[in-house]
Amino acid sequence: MSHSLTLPSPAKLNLFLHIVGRRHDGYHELQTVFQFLDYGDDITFTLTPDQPDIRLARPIPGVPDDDNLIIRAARALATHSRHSLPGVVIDIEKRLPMGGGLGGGSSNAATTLVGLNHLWQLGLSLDQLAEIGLGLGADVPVFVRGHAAFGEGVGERLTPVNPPEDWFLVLKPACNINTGKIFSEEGLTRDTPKIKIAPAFEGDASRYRNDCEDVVRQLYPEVHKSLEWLSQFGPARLTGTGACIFGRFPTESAARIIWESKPSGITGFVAKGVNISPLHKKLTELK
Ligand SMILES: C[C@](O)(CO)[C@H](O)COP(=O)(O)OP(=O)(O)OC[C@H]1O[C@@H](n2ccc(N)nc2=O)[C@H](O)[C@@H]1O
Ligand SMILES: Nc1ncnc2c1ncn2[C@@H]1O[C@H](COP(=O)(O)OP(=O)(O)OP(=O)(O)O)[C@@H](O)[C@H]1O
Repeated sequence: MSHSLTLPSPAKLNLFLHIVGRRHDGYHELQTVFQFLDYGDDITFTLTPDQPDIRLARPIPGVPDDDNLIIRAARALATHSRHSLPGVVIDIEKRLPMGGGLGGGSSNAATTLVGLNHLWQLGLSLDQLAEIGLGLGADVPVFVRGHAAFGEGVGERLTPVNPPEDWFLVLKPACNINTGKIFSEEGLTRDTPKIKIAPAFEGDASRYRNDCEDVVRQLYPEVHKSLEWLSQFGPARLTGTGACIFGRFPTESAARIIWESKPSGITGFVAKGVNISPLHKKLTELK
């Protein structure tokens, strides 16, 4: 087997995000639909049989290596081996904005769990990897399982769904939003009625919303302005707790035309929504 492997670490969107309650530990209970984007980071794992360390080829600016979810995922996984393992050098090509609501850190953790399970030949199941992942972050399990899903609880109870694989224009307003701050805001809507079934997304999805959006608009005028601009062309929504927002388009060219006319100072990208994670697609090709 080759000692080096490059795997995608895609973004997710929360097509909607309802806050339906609060747990005793303060965490919020959500109902959400996660869909992947065919866009994200790439992570290269190179085994180093001569030395046992788990290390990054290049640190991510602003994130100490010990806090990096890639390192934390690799270390957590290594505790599940009864044998000594070869070391690994991990190199990340970071494209996803951090703290954008695109789940970049969680996706990196999931790609590391799935990738090293393969390279280290540990044979852990996706259930086992998802459980290890949940200890690292609420969004990790959906990336480990690799299918678009209706998520409940804090996002760990997952039912596969197949929303339309439309094109998205994703914009990153020039601000960084801390997830914990949004969830601790007094004015946050926390009592959206639960829906009983995973929505099929056939027809109109406009009755679904992101419950963080009002609070984020109030606190971050940049997000408010971007949402106002994008909603001229169709429904625009926040993903996660922001700062990224997205609009949905039937074709790539429709999304690109709007992208070309975006106001200066906003970054972003155009990408296709996909129901099978690019990570799992690549792994299937390897088999
Ligand atoms: C908003 C989502 O992106 C939706 O996919 C995720 O639920 C965020 O999950 P996450 O990245 O694991 O969130 P973290 O960055 O660890 O959360 C930071 C803080 O936000 C609060 N938090 C987070 C998720 C949640 N369901 N309820 C919460 O109250 C907690 O105080 C937590 O300490
Ligand atoms: N490998 C990593 N990539 C990105 N961020 C990381 C990583 N490891 C740790 N972090 C920390 O996690 C924080 C959140 O980053 P992330 O990109 O996951 O946010 P997000 O897109 O808002 O995620 P979510 O939608 O799950 O809230 C960063 O500010 C950073 O401090």
